Amino acid sequence: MRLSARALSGVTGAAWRAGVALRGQDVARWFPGHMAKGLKKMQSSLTRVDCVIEVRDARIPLSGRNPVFQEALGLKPHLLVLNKMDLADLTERQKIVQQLEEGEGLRNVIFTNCMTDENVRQVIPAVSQLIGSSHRYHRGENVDYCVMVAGIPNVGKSSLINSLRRQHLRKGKATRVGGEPGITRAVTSRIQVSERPLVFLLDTPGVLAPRIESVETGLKLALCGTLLDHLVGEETMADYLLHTLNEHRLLGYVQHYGLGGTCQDTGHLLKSVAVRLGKTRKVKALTGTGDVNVVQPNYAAAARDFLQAFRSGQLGPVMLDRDLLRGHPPAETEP
Ligand SMILES: Nc1nc2c(ncn2[C@@H]2O[C@H](COP(=O)(O)OP(=O)(O)OP(=O)(O)O)[C@@H](O)[C@H]2O)c(=O)[nH]1
Repeated sequence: MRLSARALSGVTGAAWRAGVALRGQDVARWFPGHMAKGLKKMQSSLTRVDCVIEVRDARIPLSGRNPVFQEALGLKPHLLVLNKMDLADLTERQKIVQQLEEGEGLRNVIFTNCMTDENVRQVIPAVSQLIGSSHRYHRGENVDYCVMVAGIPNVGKSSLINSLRRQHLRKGKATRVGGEPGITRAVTSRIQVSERPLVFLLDTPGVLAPRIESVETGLKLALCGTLLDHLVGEETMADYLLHTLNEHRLLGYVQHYGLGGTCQDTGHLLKSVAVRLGKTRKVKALTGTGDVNVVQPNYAAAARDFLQAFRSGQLGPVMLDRDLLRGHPPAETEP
């Protein structure tokens, strides 16, 4: 996965404007050991697995896929859970379901919110049905079901497991949850989530595709918190976010930050946000008579606040894959 400056210039003619720089960083370096190791362990655990639940962020139902899963885990019955539905604009829900089926052959899709447990009760019956209608290699004699939960980082895999336990066992957390990607670092031992049928889940570390297919996809993943922010750059992400919100006519940020109107310029927006939130910083400036301290808007802090407001849903629900649903493929990155 590489999001380089050259790749960015490749999107000049694409859906979003040119001129954004991704710090020239090789984001591929953030494929830490635990991901490679995790994927290997997931493959070796497959013999004891009856079904795979793939979890994606509902805001990126198409670009949030990791093609490696299809190859590595593809032979098992597959349920797709589109989580964080509370943050997603699902006006085009039918189109999403249709494209998942036509493009990836995914016929079993459930939208969930693991914070409120919405629709989570549909998961175990769907899993039971899938396993019931499949051949359980090596495991035909076992009465319990073993299900692997897979997905890219930070989509809510652990939250789903905890939510299932709340729903079916009235029990609390069994696995750690966190707002940053990379909280789960190894395939866990079996966690019981239901009594009847007897279902155990394996939590797994979030695994990213080794190569992100386009810069725009990388930015979408970053906005959804699946890449560490500092690898992409918060101001770059804020720039893409502002562009997307304006393009989708999601203008909640205007009211949220008490602005006079919409804003096309990210620098201008971040300056207004910084001033409004009192986020300034002192920098030393060299003058003819020596150093003086100058107070400047803290753009980085303002960008962080903007991203945080978006991620917590305060700017309204969004469908970041709207372009793909409408048939506009992203420009490819260099290999
Ligand atoms: N709004 C919203 N937030 C959610 C939902 N599900 C999970 N979250 C939040 O998303 C963040 C990531 O959740 P986790 O369950 O740790 O995600 P994970 O996929 O296990 O993460 P990794 O361990 O990084 O692979 C946490 O801050 C959760 O509280 C949801 O349905 N809606």
